[in-house]
Amino acid sequence: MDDRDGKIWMDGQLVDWRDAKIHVLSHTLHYGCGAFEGVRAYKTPQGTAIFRLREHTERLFNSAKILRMKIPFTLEQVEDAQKAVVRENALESCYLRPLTWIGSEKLGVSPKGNRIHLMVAAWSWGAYLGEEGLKRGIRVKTSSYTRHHVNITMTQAKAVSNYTNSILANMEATDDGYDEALLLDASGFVSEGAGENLFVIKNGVVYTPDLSAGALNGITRNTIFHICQDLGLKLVEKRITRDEVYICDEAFFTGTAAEVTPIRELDRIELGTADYVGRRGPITEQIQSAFFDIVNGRNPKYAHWLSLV
Ligand SMILES: Cc1[nH+]cc(COP(=O)(O)O)c(CN[C@@H](CCC(=O)O)C(=O)O)c1O
Repeated sequence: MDDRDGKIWMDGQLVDWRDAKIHVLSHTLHYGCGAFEGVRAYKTPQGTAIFRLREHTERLFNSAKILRMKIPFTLEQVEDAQKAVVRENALESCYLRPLTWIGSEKLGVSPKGNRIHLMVAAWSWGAYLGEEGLKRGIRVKTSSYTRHHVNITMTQAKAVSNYTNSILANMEATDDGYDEALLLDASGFVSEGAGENLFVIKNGVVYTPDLSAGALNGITRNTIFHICQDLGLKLVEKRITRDEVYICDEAFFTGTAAEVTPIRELDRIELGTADYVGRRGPITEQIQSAFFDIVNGRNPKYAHWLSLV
């Protein structure tokens, strides 16, 4: 991705994409202490708008706080940077990647005295798990890797270092012919996907793992909470076992990149009941449709979630 045209916001300046480089002795590159966000902008009738910009930017600052990193910009400056990158690159809909990292002044485990940097890049990114996946659902494998214990890594921080676990789980699953991995927590309860939160539906009730299972507090997850309320669907956060997923009526992943992606199969067990086994379920379709209405600016109730660039 380093050969593209366009601009990247880097420490307060818009620089050419190809010049947005860092030193190989940057602390985060060696030790993994950094934080990032995944944000999407959508083409709405009012113009291109970033979805839940404030929530994503607040989470970036909270991730940095958890990691004892002080971002040298205000929240408003970082919000403006994200808008500038979308505008400057004339992107109608896109995926944004803010990242804060520790610089190269010195190495050694302690980063004290190193400068904290921030960049924002943006690029066009379609269906994260494929267009067919959005419609028909994807095939998921329960990972042999365990999700983070909540006091081994900081699971409420969207921390760079947390993603080696995700990378290994995703690679194992795709090497085995699946589309994505589902990870269990240290006690064997369902946590989340390698890059997504999980929802299951049973007898018309929507369930999702409570955050004690080590899942990231997803902004899309929160959006689904609002959608379930709007649709009159009961939503329950609870501990979920892998076999509860096997016997659910419907299941789906959520994430900024994944949006709302139905799961049609877990561990070669087709999910769903007789009349729609192994494909997107009816309630999932309702939720997915409501989600895309919101992010594309077709639901005025959530206009405040869309920040025009
Ligand atoms: C581990 C994890 N859990 C849940 C979520 C959903 O969070 P939210 O986006 O706030 O609803 C994400 C986002 N995954 C991001 C990274 C994807 C990537 O491949 O990089 C994303 O969806 O942008 C995760 O990485």
